[in-house]
Amino acid sequence: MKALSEKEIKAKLKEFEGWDYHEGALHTIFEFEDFKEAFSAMTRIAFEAEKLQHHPEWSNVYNSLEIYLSTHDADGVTEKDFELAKIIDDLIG
Ligand SMILES: C[C@H](O)[C@H](O)[C@H]1CNC2=NC(N)=NC(=O)C2=N1
Repeated sequence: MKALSEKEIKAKLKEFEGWDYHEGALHTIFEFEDFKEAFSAMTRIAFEAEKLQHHPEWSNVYNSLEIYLSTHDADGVTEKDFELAKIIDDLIG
């Protein structure tokens, strides 16, 4: 899959609330009630990521979850990253 240009990424990001383009990846931070809610969301995201064979780079501290989406194979952001971002928003939003 082909990496999108920065211009294409910024245009597509207009349809996504709370996501930005940071360090060559789609990036967001979610805050949950507590650790249990954050980890539950991560579990649900993990199953969808596995189905898509596309995986987030993420880190969790207590109730916060920071996510970076990029396509290593393409060395950039692709449609697949936007696909996963949409799935994450639908699961969590
Ligand atoms: C073969 C397998 O599909 C690839 O290694 C996939 C796995 N998951 C992946 N996830 C992400 N985020 N980027 C990739 O380039 C990627 N490659």
